[in-house]
Amino acid sequence: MQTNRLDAQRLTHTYGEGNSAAPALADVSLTIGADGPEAVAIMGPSGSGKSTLLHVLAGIIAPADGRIVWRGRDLATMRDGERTRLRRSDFGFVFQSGQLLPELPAIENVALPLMLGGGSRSAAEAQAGTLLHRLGLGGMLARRPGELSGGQAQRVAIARALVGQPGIVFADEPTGALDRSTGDAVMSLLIGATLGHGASLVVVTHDPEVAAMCSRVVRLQDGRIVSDERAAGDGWPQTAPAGAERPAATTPLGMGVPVAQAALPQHPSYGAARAEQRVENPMTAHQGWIEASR
Ligand SMILES: Nc1ncnc2c1ncn2[C@@H]1O[C@H](COP(=O)(O)OP(=O)(O)OP(=O)(O)O)[C@@H](O)[C@H]1O
Repeated sequence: MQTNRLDAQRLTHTYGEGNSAAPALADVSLTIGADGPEAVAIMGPSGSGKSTLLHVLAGIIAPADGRIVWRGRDLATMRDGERTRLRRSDFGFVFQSGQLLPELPAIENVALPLMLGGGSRSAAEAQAGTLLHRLGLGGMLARRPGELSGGQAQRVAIARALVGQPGIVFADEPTGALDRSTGDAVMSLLIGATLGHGASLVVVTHDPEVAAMCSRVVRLQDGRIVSDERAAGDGWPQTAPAGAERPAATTPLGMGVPVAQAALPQHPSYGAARAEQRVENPMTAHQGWIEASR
């Protein structure tokens, strides 16, 4: 079985040339998913290279130097078409906003990647509908993006990122356009659903509360990694959201994010959390997804 492991080795990238050259990445190495799915936050000041790193990891930008190895294959050895197909089949993407096609209803937006991959419309829409139901949007399949709230639109975007069963999901400020409680709910859902599909999540964020929900935080400064921290011991992060309760010792990685009850997804794995008005720890919620996806 292929493991969803991504190796970045000594990545360097500079935009422009000569006097206008802007170094964006310098000697960045990291491995994602070596020990199973993980949620990795990429943090750092504005201009530190976060988005560039995400785009290089995802094979959207070719690094000036260094290698990206996905499931044992160097992306640089692939032809452009093969890399494009790989991005469609193995990688999922969630951006801040504006990624859904405005003229298509939610179900078609989610089905689209499968149809582009050669799937039939009926099979693609059946799969898309199942996923949207799981994400609590069963009543909104026919709505176009303009008829959805920001949080609902991001849940559709999460469904679209996951529908092709990717091995890794890349997200660039996925909650940047949402208010705090909607953003927390969307982030919990993104982590739980991505890990539940057996994929890792790499998320660029400025928000320490978003980073605190992840199992690992990589910090950049001037294009270099200055720290790479995993949640220690029982996983309780240093920067836990204010008001979050420390979980029972049996919880492998514990975070609780208060959210409005209405924002919680309609999914069995969130049942207990719904009763407590608190999103279940996203790092353990994925177990429910695994069971529900079987
Ligand atoms: N297309 C581009 N052309 C030229 N320079 C660029 C381009 N994109 C980014 N840069 C430069 O590369 C550096 C890293 O940019 P990048 O967008 O990766 O940083 P970031 O950490 O994501 O920033 P932010 O948090 O503000 O989004 C910056 O100095 C930026 O000005």
